[in-house]
Amino acid sequence: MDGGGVEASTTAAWIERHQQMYERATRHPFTISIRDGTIDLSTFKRWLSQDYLFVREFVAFEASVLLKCCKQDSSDMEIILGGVASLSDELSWFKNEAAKWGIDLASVSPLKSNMEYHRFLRSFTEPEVIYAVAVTTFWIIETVYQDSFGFCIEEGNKTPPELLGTCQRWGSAEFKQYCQSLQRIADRSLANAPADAVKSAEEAFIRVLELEIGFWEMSSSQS
Ligand SMILES: Cc1ncc(CN)c(N)n1
Repeated sequence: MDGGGVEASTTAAWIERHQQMYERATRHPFTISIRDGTIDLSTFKRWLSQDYLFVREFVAFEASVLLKCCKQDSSDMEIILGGVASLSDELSWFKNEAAKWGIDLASVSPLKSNMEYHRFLRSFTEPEVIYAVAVTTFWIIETVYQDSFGFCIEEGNKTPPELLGTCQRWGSAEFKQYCQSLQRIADRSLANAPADAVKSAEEAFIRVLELEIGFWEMSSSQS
């Protein structure tokens, strides 16, 4: 405890408080259609191309979280560094998948919702954004994917076999553990943060949910 009067599990409380929006982000018709096998493959390909561009942008975001972490001499460094290091593999994975699906990544441009998300991510590279806010944002971005794709491989799924690799990437037990580590880091950082930073982190949490919903919508409809 803390400057902001924050309990240990602030992030869990936020998921409960914003449950409806959390559900809209993690049980979106796009991922539900993967799970029930009704996905239109052209929407999947759009998502894949757009997410490749997102992840390229995410590299700079994660690097900025790492930098903030290092500046405050934190023991969280190894977890965050692991996340940064895994992005190299992730970009290779996107390139392989794109080749499998006949997508030319060089000719893809970001759609509106993706660009909006890029702008949001870039705002975190400012030194004024404090670590607790940045790491909490990092946690919820990863968690939306973990929860969404994890559901696609839970019991009863009819996920097409050619999409199982995608779902495993973010839905695996290993990725879940990584998200849980980030959640513990976020909770501990928030517990030591001033009240105004906790408020900013909650606003960023809500904004991520909106942006993630927008990203699924964009993938479904090219908006
Ligand atoms: C839009 C989005 N959100 C989250 C993730 C998981 N890093 C992602 N790849 N793309």
